[in-house]
Amino acid sequence: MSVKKEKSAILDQQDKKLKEQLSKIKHKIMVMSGKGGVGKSTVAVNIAVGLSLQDFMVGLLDVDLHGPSIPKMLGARDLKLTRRPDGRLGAIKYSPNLKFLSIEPLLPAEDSAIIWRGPIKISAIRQFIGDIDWGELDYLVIDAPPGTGDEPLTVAKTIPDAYALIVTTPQEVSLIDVKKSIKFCQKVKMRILGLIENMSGFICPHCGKPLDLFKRGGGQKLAEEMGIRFLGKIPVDPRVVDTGDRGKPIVGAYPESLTAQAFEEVIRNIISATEEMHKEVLEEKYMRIAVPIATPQKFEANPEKFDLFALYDIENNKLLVKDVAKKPENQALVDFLQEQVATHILLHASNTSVADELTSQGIRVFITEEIEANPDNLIHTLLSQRG
Ligand SMILES: Nc1ncnc2c1ncn2[C@@H]1O[C@H](COP(=O)(O)OP(=O)(O)OP(=O)(O)O)[C@@H](O)[C@H]1O
Repeated sequence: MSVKKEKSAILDQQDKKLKEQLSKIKHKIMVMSGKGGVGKSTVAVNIAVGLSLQDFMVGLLDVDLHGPSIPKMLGARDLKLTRRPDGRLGAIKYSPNLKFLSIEPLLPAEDSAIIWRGPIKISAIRQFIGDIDWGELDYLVIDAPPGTGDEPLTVAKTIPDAYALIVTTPQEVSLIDVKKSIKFCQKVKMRILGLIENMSGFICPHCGKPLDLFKRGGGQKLAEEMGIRFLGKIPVDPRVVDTGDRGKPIVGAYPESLTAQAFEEVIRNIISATEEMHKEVLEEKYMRIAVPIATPQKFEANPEKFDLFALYDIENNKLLVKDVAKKPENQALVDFLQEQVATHILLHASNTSVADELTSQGIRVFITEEIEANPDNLIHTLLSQRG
């Protein structure tokens, strides 16, 4: 076998393992923020621990390859990866319901500064998900580094059905970054679960009562403006730092505190938002319909020429966004559609074998008799027939 063929066989095998693993995880949530220091890792850890305390099976993945902080926040720096009877490595077990993985246990020394180049980062993240056994999970919470660089992009590509959870603080500068994160999600076609405002108000260390020292509520206003869910506010609480440093997340350490209760409300909202988004896909309230096109104005009915697609995001029978994507020459149609997170495809009535194959892979098919049509008109007709 040539080196090129061997490499592509390895990648195919890795892809297969990745898909198998991802199919066992019900909801995937990437926690992201436009800038550093807004408490993204703190939020990711408390959400993961909080969900696991409610009996969900949870995985927590730290993909911040430059500054991993999850093992410290969990107080689990000594825990090691486990080896399964079949030889595969398993994620680190923190509690019966929570597993985690971070680059830190794999590093030789605590303060090892590693320089990762783009392609290495990408393959490390793919291995974290595909090569490590996570088992069946209700939630995988992924702590991505701040910004919109390689890591969030790799997660978006590797886990196309992950939802983005954006963390911000009430300050104007952070709110500007939220808009950048929203744009990033639209570009990579990642659905947004919602926004959390961290460090919102202050819990007095003496009386434990909330004080409005700083401006707050900007996140909620922005979420309304941008049409995304607002999942809740977490106050500034000195015990968050203390519990983070001691490796006992506040939701477990002080469950009665106002801050832990604020996290609990956020978690309740996350549970209902994820269920709602899952249901929207099942009930076809949310659809991403792929339409094969010859040119942006012309529908393509010949499956041999399926290489360009218009993608329409539909919510409650209304068109939200349209995009155009090109299928790489060697990529199978089903793989392309899954990567684009297409839920449906619109095909010409003559494309029966393609339709059967895609249906068997979970992509739903709409059929049209039209041939020389404008794809936008086909979508409008489809929506008016359904509405
Ligand atoms: N609600 C809060 N109240 C008080 N301190 C907080 C709160 N949230 C986070 N912090 C503290 O702020 C600091 C930064 O938090 P954290 O590491 O979670 O941020 P981050 O956004 O993940 O940062 P980076 O992306 O740079 O890793 C930590 O010391 C953490 O304990």
